[in-house]
Amino acid sequence: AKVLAENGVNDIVILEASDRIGGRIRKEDFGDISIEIGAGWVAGVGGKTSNPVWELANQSSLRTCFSDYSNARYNIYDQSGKIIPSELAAASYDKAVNSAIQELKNQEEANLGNAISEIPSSPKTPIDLAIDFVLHDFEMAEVEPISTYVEYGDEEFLVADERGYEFLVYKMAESFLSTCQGKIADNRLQLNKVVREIIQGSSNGITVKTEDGCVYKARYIILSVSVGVLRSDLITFHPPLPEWKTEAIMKCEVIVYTKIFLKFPYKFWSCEHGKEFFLYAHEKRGYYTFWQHMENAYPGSNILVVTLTNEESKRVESQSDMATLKEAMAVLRNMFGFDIPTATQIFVPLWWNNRFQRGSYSDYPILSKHQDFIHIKAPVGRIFFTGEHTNEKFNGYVHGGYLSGIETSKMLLDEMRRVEEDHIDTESQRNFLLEPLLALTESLTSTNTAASDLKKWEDISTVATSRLFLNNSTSSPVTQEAIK
Ligand SMILES: Cc1cc2nc3c(=O)[nH]c(=O)nc-3n(C[C@H](O)[C@H](O)[C@H](O)COP(=O)(O)OP(=O)(O)OC[C@H]3O[C@@H](n4cnc5c(N)ncnc54)[C@H](O)[C@@H]3O)c2cc1C
Repeated sequence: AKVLAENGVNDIVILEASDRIGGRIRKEDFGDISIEIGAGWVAGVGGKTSNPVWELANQSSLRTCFSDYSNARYNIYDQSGKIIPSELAAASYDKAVNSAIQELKNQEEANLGNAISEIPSSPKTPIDLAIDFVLHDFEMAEVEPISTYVEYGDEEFLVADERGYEFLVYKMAESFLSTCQGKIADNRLQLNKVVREIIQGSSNGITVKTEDGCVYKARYIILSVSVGVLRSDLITFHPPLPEWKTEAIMKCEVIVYTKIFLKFPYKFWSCEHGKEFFLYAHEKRGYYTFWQHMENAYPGSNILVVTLTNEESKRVESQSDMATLKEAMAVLRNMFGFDIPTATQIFVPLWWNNRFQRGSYSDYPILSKHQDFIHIKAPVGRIFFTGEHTNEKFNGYVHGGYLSGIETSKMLLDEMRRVEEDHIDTESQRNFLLEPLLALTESLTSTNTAASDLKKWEDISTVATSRLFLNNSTSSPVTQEAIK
């Protein structure tokens, strides 16, 4: 929306289903601090090219804290609280890396129709399962080389700022939406507007219907909902999306990633260098495996975070917070002994059961095809698509969402320019034909009704708006008024 506004397209309206902006960048008050229940890290820092989100963070002096989870695999606790010897952990890690490489080779061979030479053994022991979880669900969630690291550097910084990661989004919004007493007060941003229907007729416009019965008419729309929402039945398209589009949407899977926050009366874990992250080895893969203390980010906060993914996330989302607290405490007591205090507060975010998200971020299968990305991003008529899942290089990241938004709005601006140019061509042809007719009409009548009729035709012409933007002038805001 900012890119459009900067290019003179001001008759826009942003329909947001929830009561806030920021989407998957979201802070909550917890204990005495702000916790990031969605995106937490600026990933991809320290390279030759600067990550645009890192630049935004610097411009806002966002407080961040260097994170290094490469040590996690040397801090593995077994179920009796013993730290697994580092040689054993290293051997298990090497085994898991080799299996992953073999698995990748097998997939490549299978794609080429060749026979598979060796099937890697799957992890079975608690330590192998813990290592496998960290490798696949964290370190190698993407196939090497990871574009984010190659392009922007391989450092990661945890956001530790009371204003939250979302401050960057608010700051961006305030640069083009009007504010009143520090709050966005611009009718181009409409909150609590759940889009349920998108109707693309044979005429030049699009109709959007929201859950509260409002109807919006627009010339174009940019649809920025997550791939989880696209895969759900929240939005109905008339006519239905073409098969190539729905196929691309269904090919892109969704990761559920849940950070559970626990607040304690005091610390009972080690805060030495290299101990920020630790693992728990259990016979069930991903069972409260990945832990982090928040002392580096917020000294004295006495908060631990445990990250669950996919099936474990869904399981925990469907039970009470008390049941989750009980499970987490049992795991912590196995690691640190029975004397540790019970957490006084717990926060379990719901990303899977949030109908405006349906998961945490997109997950493309290994060896996805370039064509799949082209299809997921390609417009369908006047519906343009954007969001992290449409970014081939950086899907799954904040910078993926940010860069895709810029790219899609530029695509739309190009389309509007193209339509404008076509219109100018047809208009000059039309003027050539109409001018003698107009002159004739004027000579026959004493008033210029024909001229004003022609003006009316122009006013409702779908090209009127694009002309405004090309002149870089500002038009009146929100021409797509809600019709109750
Ligand atoms: C738990 C978690 C941890 C993460 N960790 C990191 C991290 O450390 N670093 C990182 O870079 N990235 C991380 N990510 C990913 C990152 O947050 C996302 O890639 C990025 O924020 C997505 O931005 P987006 O604009 O594509 O989508 P969103 O932020 O999801 O925006 C889509 C918007 O559409 C709205 N919407 C949905 N349906 C409708 C509807 N029907 N009508 C109207 N509005 C609708 C939603 O409410 C939302 O505001 C994490 C995500 C999660 C959930």
